[in-house]
Amino acid sequence: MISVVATSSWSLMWMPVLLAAVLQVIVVIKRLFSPLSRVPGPFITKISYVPIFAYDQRSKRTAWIRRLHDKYGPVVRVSPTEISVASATGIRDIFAGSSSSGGPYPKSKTFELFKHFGARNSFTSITSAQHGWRRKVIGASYSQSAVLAREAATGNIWRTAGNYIHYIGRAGMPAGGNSIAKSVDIHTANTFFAGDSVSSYVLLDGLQALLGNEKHQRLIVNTQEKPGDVLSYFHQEYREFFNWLNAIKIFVRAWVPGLGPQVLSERTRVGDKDPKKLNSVWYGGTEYRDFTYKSYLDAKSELKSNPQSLARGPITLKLANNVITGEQIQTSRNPVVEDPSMRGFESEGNFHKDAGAASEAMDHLIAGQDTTSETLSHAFQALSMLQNKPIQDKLRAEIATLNLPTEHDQPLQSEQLSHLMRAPYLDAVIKETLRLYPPHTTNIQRTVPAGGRVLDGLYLTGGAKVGTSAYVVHMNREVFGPDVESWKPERWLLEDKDQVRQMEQTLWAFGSGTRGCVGKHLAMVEMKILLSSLYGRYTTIPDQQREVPLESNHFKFRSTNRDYSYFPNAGGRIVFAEDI
Ligand code: HEM
Repeated sequence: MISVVATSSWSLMWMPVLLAAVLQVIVVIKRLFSPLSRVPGPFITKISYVPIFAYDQRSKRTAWIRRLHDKYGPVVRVSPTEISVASATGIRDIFAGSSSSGGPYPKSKTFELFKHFGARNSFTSITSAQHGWRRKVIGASYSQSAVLAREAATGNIWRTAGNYIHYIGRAGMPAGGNSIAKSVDIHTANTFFAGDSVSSYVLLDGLQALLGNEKHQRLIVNTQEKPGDVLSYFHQEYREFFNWLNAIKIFVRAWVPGLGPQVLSERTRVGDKDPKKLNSVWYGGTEYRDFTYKSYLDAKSELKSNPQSLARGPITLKLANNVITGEQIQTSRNPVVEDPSMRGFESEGNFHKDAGAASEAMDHLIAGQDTTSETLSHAFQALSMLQNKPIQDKLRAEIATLNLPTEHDQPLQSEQLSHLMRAPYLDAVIKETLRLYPPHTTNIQRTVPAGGRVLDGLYLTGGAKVGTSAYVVHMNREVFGPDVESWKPERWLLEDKDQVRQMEQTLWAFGSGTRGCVGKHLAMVEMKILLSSLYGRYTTIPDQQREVPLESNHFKFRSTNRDYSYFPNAGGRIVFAEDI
């Protein structure tokens, strides 16, 4: 009797294990026969997420994907449900959408990590329907002509570059016994510059971190990634994997005596609607979010009391204009959209609520900060290397021909700005930096639309993830030459115009298609203004005297791994010596 009871409770205990094993075998068989298993790639990636997760976890995911492309070609399988694409035709189909592909592919759910105040913005829009009107609200304000016109009218970025020069004088440490040379923690300075510049474009009043405003410095520094944020990323990116781990954990808790059943709580994510979870610190932190929400409401009040202020340009005014128009339509018996720039939106009810408008503004502040500052940090680093001295000299010689003013109190005139934007060597320096050190190095993902698609002759099932890495694309030797690993601005100035055109078409740092970077012209203006202001005045070398040498931490990490974790550590130092 006792042995019957013992046997049946024993088999009861192992039944779920057996069930789990059978389910796992079914999943593996399904994966082996999935159309994705016919995409070139290592056998293990047909059935397991372990390799991609392990590389990602060690920040080596992109370097691994590059090796897979070298071995298997332009389309490779990186996990049972994810494909990486580096061919020109494949990228066009996914991101721009050819007639055969039926439009651009929707974004993957990972982007929802960037929602703020529980509300979607352009960047987190998954489908074209969610995205199209949001982009229309802001798109024209970021065109190259709009950015240049606003800079000529306000001089905001030029003035911010002047503040950088003051910052070097104030925050820089004396270097090498030379009283006029200053050693500066370059990435912190660049982050303040990019944060001040983008906020002056988005908010009524920009931040003034470079001038020493401590609260503003804290807002900017707090947007940088923390260990908990990395965990959120993993939870979102590897949902299947974590669901599976959770299932095992729940099962173990239920069956192991003493542990007791417990349903694991989901990690806090900014995208969640639960107000308590909105206090998460991911990207922006609570303080920066509160600040941005309030700044947006200030812009809305300003626009209500003075409709003419719309012409001043900050993005929060554009967003508030959309919200106010929507509110008027909702409350009016005979709705008429008076503002021509908002016509067409009413047919679909495409108006932001306050939270959506503030979420859009918050996203721009974040999207425009680390990307631009990191590119600048790499440009300073590359230009300062002793072996690149001839490049720095050539850049300084070109800047001298631009005859830019030494003072930063008055805006540059339109003509000066347009000369600056066309300066070929400066342009080559920035393009080459974006090529070798693209801030978004990891695969930018999309989802194969329902029903599946044929891509480069391979059938991909609906729901699979596809993605492209700018870093992998930029390592194409056929396009960029055999020396792709070297930082060499001269490659953009070759005599062979066809090759240069092909390189320009291949450069993918800002993405492509309707979802490509809306802020790219703003970023280019910022970078050109800063580099010309500083190299018109200083020469730079790495600071080898300091305990944190330039090549350490972030820079070393970035130049070897280059992964999702594109938030660098501060610490790398550059010595600025005034050329007097
Ligand atoms: C060097 C600087 C920058 C780089 C390399 C960069 C790169 C990118 C890339 C690759 C995307 C496309 C993501 C995708 O396709 O899923 C993107 C989107 C975006 N970027 Fe930038 N970015 C930079 C600066 C800026 C700036 C200054 C802003 C300021 C507003 C900005 C705002 C945005 C926004 C709002 C989106 C989403 C666009 C949409 O989905 O409609 N970026 N950026």
